[in-house]
Amino acid sequence: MLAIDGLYHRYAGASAPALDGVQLQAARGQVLGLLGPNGAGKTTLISHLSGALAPQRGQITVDGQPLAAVRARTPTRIGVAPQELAFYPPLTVMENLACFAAACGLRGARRAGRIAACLDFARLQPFADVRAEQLSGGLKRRLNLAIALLPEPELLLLDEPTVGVDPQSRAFVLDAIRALADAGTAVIYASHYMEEIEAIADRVLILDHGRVLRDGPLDALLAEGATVLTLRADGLSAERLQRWGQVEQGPDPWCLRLAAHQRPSAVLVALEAEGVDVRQAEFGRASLEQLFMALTHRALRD
Ligand SMILES: Nc1ncnc2c1ncn2[C@@H]1O[C@H](COP(=O)(O)OP(=O)(O)OP(=O)(O)O)[C@@H](O)[C@H]1O
Repeated sequence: MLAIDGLYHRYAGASAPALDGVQLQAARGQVLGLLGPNGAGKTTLISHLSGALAPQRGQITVDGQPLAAVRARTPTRIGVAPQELAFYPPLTVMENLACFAAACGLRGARRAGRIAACLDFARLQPFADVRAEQLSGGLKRRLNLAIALLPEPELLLLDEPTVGVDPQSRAFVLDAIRALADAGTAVIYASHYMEEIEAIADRVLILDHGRVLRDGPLDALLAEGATVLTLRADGLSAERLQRWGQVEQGPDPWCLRLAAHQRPSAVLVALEAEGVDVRQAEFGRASLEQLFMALTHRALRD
């Protein structure tokens, strides 16, 4: 549905580009997880999709048409729930929804229907008459989401939608987003929380310094780390482990990327024979976090 090709952006006066040849595709019915550490370029990318920035180089198309033309014809095809809360604090939940429904051109019965549907979807009915500024952090996020959904966008952009949200609201927001994708919406979900991306994304794109480091189905990315043996043990050293592969991290836990044809069982048997006390061993799918750290050499939050 959405295709980005060679997108480049350098802010005035910046020494390096914020986006440098970004390539991505988002499909209807799928959640694309966008992962990147601070300053990776996520917000700059989303700003292009929301129309706040125009491409300096590269192309963005929606179903083959240039994004700018699509936005000019049907501005509501793309919905954005920005990182900052975007509503009027002194107005009630209902007044905010009515105001934004009018702003996106909804009229009459359709307007009433969409307001009711979004209120229902975000489970905000009990708070319809509460002023937005009096809502909890989680409810504010849900109002942000409800507003973005008013025009029934085909593509929904979510920039850190669960920041500052309590666990219950977070679970609700994630379920709601998954349900939207299952109903056919294309979703781009930017987050620092890798466990959220692992929970709901079909595809993951890892961005750093404005470049795409990896883009692929979640399962394929996780399988990349399948040759790493993670060990917690007393009496281990990097020198001892190097016989079987490359030591990527340690101690506690040690992460050993096994060389071709090395089996984790052989490592464990040999260590036991040498008197090493292995307390915990893991092998198989890596977490997204391990893959991310291996690719970027840094944590998501600096
Ligand atoms: N208005 C601006 N003027 C100059 N440089 C900017 C501007 N906005 C962002 N940048 C720079 O562009 C790069 C990408 O920033 P961006 O905000 O897109 O990253 P991000 O991945 O969204 O980061 P975060 O997770 O911290 O929100 C950073 O180096 C940032 O300092």
